[in-house]
Amino acid sequence: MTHHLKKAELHCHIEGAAPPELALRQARKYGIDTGAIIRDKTYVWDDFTSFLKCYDSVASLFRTEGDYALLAEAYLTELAEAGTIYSEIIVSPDHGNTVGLGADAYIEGLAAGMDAAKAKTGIESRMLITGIRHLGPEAVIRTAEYAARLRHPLVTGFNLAGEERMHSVAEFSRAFDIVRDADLGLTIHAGELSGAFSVRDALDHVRPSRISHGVRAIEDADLIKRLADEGVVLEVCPGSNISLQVFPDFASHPLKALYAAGVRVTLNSDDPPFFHTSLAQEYEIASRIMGFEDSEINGMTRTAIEAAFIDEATRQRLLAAI
Ligand SMILES: Nc1ncnc2[nH]cnc12
Ligand SMILES: [Zn+2]
Repeated sequence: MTHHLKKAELHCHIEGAAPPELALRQARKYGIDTGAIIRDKTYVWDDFTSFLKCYDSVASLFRTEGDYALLAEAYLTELAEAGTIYSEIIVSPDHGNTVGLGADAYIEGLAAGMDAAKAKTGIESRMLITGIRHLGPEAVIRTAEYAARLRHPLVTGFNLAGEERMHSVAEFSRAFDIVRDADLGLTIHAGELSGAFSVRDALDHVRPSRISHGVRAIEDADLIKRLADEGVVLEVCPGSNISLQVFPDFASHPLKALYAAGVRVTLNSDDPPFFHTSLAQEYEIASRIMGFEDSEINGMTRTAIEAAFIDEATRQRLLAAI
């Protein structure tokens, strides 16, 4: 039982956190037919490509600052009710631009929701701006330039998400140089859809302190040792990995093996309702299915706070709360 444990997560895409019920309300508000993306209050997709398509359609149902404030407040409030003290949400100004809202209003809407959730529940949260890999290196550089000049107190990091099988990591090193120079924390989706080479490329070309997923490092013993030696933190999302069939079942998921090898790992929900999960459920999976002790799970929560893109005073306050 993990419901009594304090929780923290470093990896949840905010549009991917919209429950189908909320997406349906948004669709009614804007007169949009959701028949192709929601059936029986469940998102409809069957592989990573159709998942991304469904994700983009759901994102297009959020169109105003108020819509984004509502989404962030609802998600973070639910997390806090499950004992979560810290959350980093992955946000995509490209989605704000696509719906005509604009990047600034998109960020301000989310920030208002984060502030409201904190006022209500005390939950601390930050935003990581993400580039979208399948839009290509030029688009990601523009997003990185935006992130670098924004200087919003709640925007503390940069990620690269999207279709990992498109482009090489090296093509994005310029984008990461821009955000590194702006003192943003760095993480990158790697070793989810592509193999160990993708994690190695990420370490070589981006030099991030964390990797989003990274679980396919399990394919390469030297790489596992490198991750452990360098203290790189993996944002592991077991439910997402099983749902997307990165591994066939929890018994073959590498979280335990990575942990045993000394890799610093954390528990995360990724896109919870798309993958029929929640952060609370990921904690339960770690405990009941993977057999981690409560003390080990607390260690992962501690690792998340240690690796969080936050100021030191906030880090110490959160560590003391675990
Ligand atoms: N699991 C995932 N991998 C890559 N990009 C994503 N965008 C939203 N969810 C994602
Ligand atoms: Zn992700």
